[in-house]
Amino acid sequence: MTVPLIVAIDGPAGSGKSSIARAVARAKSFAFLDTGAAYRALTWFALESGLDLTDPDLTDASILDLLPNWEYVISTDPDVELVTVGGVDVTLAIREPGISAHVSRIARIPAVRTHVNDLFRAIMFAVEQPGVVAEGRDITTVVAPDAPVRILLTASEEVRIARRAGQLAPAAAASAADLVARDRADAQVVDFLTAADGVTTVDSTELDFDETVAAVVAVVDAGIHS
Ligand SMILES: Nc1ncnc2c1ncn2[C@@H]1O[C@H](COP(=O)(O)OP(=O)(O)O)[C@@H](O)[C@H]1O
Ligand SMILES: Nc1ccn([C@@H]2O[C@H](COP(=O)(O)OP(=O)(O)O)[C@@H](O)[C@H]2O)c(=O)n1
Repeated sequence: MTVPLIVAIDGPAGSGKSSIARAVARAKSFAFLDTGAAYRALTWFALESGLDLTDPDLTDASILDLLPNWEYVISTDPDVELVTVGGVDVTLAIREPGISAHVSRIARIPAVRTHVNDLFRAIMFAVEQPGVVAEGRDITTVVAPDAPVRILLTASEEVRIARRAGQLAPAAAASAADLVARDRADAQVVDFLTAADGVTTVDSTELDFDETVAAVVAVVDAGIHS
């Protein structure tokens, strides 16, 4: 078994991580791993299981109890967007604002992070392609700190809110600004706002989609050939 080349991409909400990383994976014929989908899918499962994630008395243990029954599967084909939990297709459901609003409660639990990080590494090392583009908040620092290519994808807050609003149904577009509060909560757990040593920053504020993909591909190619 050959070890795939890992391209690690982190960044705040709405910076373009999943869409850009997916396009880069396609361009390089690599696999693609959206790690945020796991936190979202566990949040979906917790709500489906009847947990009240707004309850201040809810214990971390009651969330950890769910893990043995959380049957999570994600496609790593950049052309197939599919996430299932226990065989149920949750691909669209996990993008709803009702999931985004609660996901930080789940993501702040250290034992949850350890569990999903082990899962991410297993998924990455099992891909058949020569490489895998993995994106999230702590891929460059915790999940794959030794990856040969590590990128922090950023964009101004204003641009990120506008891009997220464009993705949501009109009735939900106002909730795009919620990403600021989510970033604040998430940043208390992992630092994805500043580039760690050896991590290349790509700021897409002034770049359109294709220009951003080209900028990231250039960093990937430089990393592969260095
Ligand atoms: N450089 C860019 N220019 C214009 N739109 C972009 C750019 N990068 C990403 N987008 C768009 O912004 C939205 C948010 O991107 P997404 O990949 O969901 O971000 P993230 O995964 O970081 O939350 C998507 O609709 C995406 O197509
Ligand atoms: N590597 C990661 C990826 C996501 N997450 C958590 O999962 C949530 C959803 O991640 P996401 O990447 O789908 O979110 P967006 O940036 O796409 O809005 C984040 O708000 C974090 O709470 C994390 O903690 N670590």
